Amino acid sequence: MSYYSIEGSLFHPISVCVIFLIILYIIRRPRIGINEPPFVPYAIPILGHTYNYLIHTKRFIKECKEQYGDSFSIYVFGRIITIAARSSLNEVFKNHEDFGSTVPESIPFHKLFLYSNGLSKEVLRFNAKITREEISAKFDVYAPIIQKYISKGIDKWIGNCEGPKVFYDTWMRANNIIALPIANILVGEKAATHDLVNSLANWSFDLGILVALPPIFSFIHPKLHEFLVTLPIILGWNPITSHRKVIIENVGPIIERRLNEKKVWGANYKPSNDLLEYYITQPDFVNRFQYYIDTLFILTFGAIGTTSRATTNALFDLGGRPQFMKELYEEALRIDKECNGSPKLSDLKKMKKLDSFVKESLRHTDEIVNLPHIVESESYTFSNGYTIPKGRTVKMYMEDLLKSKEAYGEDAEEFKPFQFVNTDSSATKIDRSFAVFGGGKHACPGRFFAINETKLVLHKLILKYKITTHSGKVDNKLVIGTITLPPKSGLVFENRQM
Ligand code: HEM
Repeated sequence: MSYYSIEGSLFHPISVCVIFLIILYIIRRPRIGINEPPFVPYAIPILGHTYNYLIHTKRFIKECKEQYGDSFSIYVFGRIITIAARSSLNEVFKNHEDFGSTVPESIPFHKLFLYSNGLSKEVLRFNAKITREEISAKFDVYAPIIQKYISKGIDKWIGNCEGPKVFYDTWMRANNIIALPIANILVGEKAATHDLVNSLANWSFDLGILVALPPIFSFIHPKLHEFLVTLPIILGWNPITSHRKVIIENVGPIIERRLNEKKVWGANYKPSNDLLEYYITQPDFVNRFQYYIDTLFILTFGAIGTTSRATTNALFDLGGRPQFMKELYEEALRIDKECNGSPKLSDLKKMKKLDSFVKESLRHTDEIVNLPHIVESESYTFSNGYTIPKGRTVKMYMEDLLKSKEAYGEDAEEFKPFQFVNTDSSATKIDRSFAVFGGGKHACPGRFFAINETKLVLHKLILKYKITTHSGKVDNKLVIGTITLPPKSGLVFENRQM
C-alpha cells in the first residue's frame, strides 16, 4: 500500500510536468508560412534559439547570416523573430507604411501612460513634430540656456578635481548633466526645479522590475508575460505616479499664470523661451492637460537616456585612448578662443575632429541586433522575394551595418576616431551604413539636438579635465542579453593645469 502511494506521489508531479511540456511543445511549435525567410533549425524544443541569441549573440547571428543570407528567422522566447541584415534592414526603414515601431516588449507603456495609451501613433507624431520644429531647429535660440546648464551640471556632477577623482557612476552623472538643459528648455527655467529635473532624468531608471523581468513566461504565451509585467501596475504600483506629481506641482502654477496672463494681455502677451509655451498654444491643451504630461514623459524617455548613453560611451572611448586627447584638446582650445567660450551651432560645426570621434563612438555602441519593428500591413515582401506576415517582429542586424568592411574598410572593427574628418559624413548624417538614428521617414528627429548637446558637453569636459579610464585600458561595455550599456568601471577626471 505504502509502496504504491510513494510511487504515485512521485509519478504524479513528474507526469504532469511532462504532459505540460508536451502540450507546450505542440501548441507553441513555430509555424512558418510559405515563402518566408529561411527559418534557422534548432535543437532544443521550446527554448529554440533563445540561449544562443542571448549568450552568444555575435557569433550566432553572424553564423546564421553566413548560412542563410540577408534575412532569416529564429525562435526566441516563444516567438519567431526575423533578423534583417544590411540590405534588408534599410528596406524596413524605407517602407515605413508597412512597419511600426515596437516599444521594448518588457515596458508596458500603455499601462504606465493611461491618458495617451502609451506610444500611440498620435503621441509619436506630436513628439516627432516638436522635436523637429521646436527643439532640433532651435538649437541656437536655446544656446545660452544649454550652455548655462551644461556648465552648472558639470560643476555639480564632476566638480573640482584638483587631485584625480574616480567615478564609478559616470552614466548617472552624465545623465544628470544632459537632463539639466533639456528640462530647462522643455518647461522653462522657473519650473525646472531640482526635483523636476531629477524626475525627468531618472523616471525611466525607476521602472525596475517592469523592465528587469526577462520574458520567460512568453515561452508559455506572450500575453502571460505581458500580464505579469503589468500586474504590479494593476495592483496599484505605478513608478510614474510620484514623478507625475512632481512635474504637475512644478509646471501647474506656471501654466495657470501664463494662461491668465494670455487672457488679460491678449496680443501683448510675451511668450517665454521654452517648450511649455508651445504646449499651451495647443487648442485642446486645457482639456487634455494629462495627455500632454504623458507626451512630455515619453519625449524625455527617448531624449535623455539615449543622449547621456552616447556621451558616456564617448567619454569611455576617449578615456581608454588618451593618445587622441591632444588633437581633440587643441581643436577645442582653438574654437573656444574664436567664440569667446560660448560655442553656437556654427562653432559646433567647426569641431570636425570631435564630430568624427562622436560618430565613431556611436558606430562602436556594440549592439548586435536592435531597433525592433513590427509588420503592420497584411504582409511584407522583401526585395529578395521573402515574405513576412502581419505582426512579425523584425530586428535589425546593426553590427552587419556598422562594422561593414565595404563601408568602413578592412579594419572596420577598429576604433578609428578621425576617419570622418575629411568626409561630408557628420555624426547626424544617416546613410545606408549608419543607422544609429534609424532611417527613412521616422529617423530620429532629435539627432541634431542630441549630437550638438553631446559635443558641447564633451567640448567643455575636454577643456577642463584630463580623462582616463581607471583601468588604463579600453573598458568593455556592459552586455545585457542583446543590449549594451556604458561600462560600469571607473573613469578618472583630473583638472587640467592652466
Ligand atoms: C544619441 C541620442 C539618440 C539616439 C541614439 C536616438 C535614436 C533614435 C532612433 C534609432 C529612432 C528611430 C526608432 C525607430 O525607427 O523605431 C529615434 C526616433 C525618435 N527620436 Fe531619437 N535618439 C536620440 C536622441 C533623441 C533626442 C534628444 C530626442 C528629442 C529631443 C529624440 C526624439 C525622437 C523622436 C520623437 C523619435 C520618433 C520619430 C518618429 O517616430 O517619427 N531622440 N531615435
